[in-house]
Amino acid sequence: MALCSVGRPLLQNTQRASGCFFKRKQTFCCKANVAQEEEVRLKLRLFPGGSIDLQKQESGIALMTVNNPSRMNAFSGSMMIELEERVCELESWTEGKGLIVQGAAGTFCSGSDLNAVRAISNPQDGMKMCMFMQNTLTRLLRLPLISVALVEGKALGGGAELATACDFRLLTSDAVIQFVHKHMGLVPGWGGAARLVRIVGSQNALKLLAGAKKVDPDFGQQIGLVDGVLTVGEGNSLVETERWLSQFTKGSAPVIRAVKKVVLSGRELSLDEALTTERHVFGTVWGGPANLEALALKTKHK
Ligand SMILES: CCC(=O)SCCNC(=O)CCNC(=O)[C@H](O)C(C)(C)COP(=O)(O)OP(=O)(O)OC[C@H]1O[C@@H](n2cnc3c(N)ncnc32)[C@H](O)[C@@H]1OP(=O)(O)O
Repeated sequence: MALCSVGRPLLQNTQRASGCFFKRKQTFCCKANVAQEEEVRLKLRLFPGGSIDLQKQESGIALMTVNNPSRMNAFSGSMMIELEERVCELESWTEGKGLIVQGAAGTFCSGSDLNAVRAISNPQDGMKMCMFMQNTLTRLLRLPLISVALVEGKALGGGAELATACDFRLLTSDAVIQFVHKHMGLVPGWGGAARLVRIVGSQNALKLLAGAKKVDPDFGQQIGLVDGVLTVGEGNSLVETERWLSQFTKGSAPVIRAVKKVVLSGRELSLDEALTTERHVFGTVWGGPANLEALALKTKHK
């Protein structure tokens, strides 16, 4: 099965909405690579355990849970495959507006399952696994949904990378994000370094990666990695996260999805390409139901 359609422009790509709308070549989006991708899946299946659970709610907000509590929600091979499948499912969820990514049992994610890391010792297989996760997390970030990572407990290594694949990060007051890769003799490979530089700038990214520095909520907010702090003990952090996210997901799905698309194209494309995309996306909402309703109501913005 091909993971996603290749190189179709944003507006024509109605089925797999955001996954691969950029025309740039993407390794796992090319038919020629399907066989290679199947080979990676076979290897990943050798490391089972845990699950990635997805609940699509009527509110238009989906809840994705990284679920492997006996290993602090580390990613087994089968979880990597499930993550890709869940992202695929979200790409075709046309009613969706928002996504919350969380870990099970009060902690976010401790990265790759170290048992799998130890077993996949040769660089070729390591690189294939890394490409698979890099592609999946890129697609996660490109979903036409406003996404937020709800970080409780620890987000370590690949878990920190997963948190950067969301638009926003909310932390409970005792939570920590740490790119521990250097301590493991590694660098991020799931796209976490590239995304981190875009979020916090290269100076801060260098400090976090070269120092494997622990990011608590205060420091995270200072550098722009953390968008809000949830108070542990005062209510349910998931309910608080849903409330926080609803300020951005309130309203019509096509408009919210369009907002995400124009911001994404502004972030990832050249100015000319981004302007073209913006025009096309604008055309999808102009004269649409939400626009006509606002005009009929003579909406004022006091
Ligand atoms: C992409 C690159 C990567 O992600 S490389 C992986 C980076 N992650 C790590 O190195 C995490 C290593 N683990 C730790 O530092 C600690 O276990 C953390 C997460 C801080 C939790 O500490 P603590 O609360 O004391 O619990 P614990 O150590 O007893 O752990 C509970 C059980 O979970 C396991 N666990 C934890 N992390 C992983 C992991 N990444 N892969 C596989 N198993 C993991 C621990 O081994 C422990 O298992 P057990 O109860 O001893 O059987």
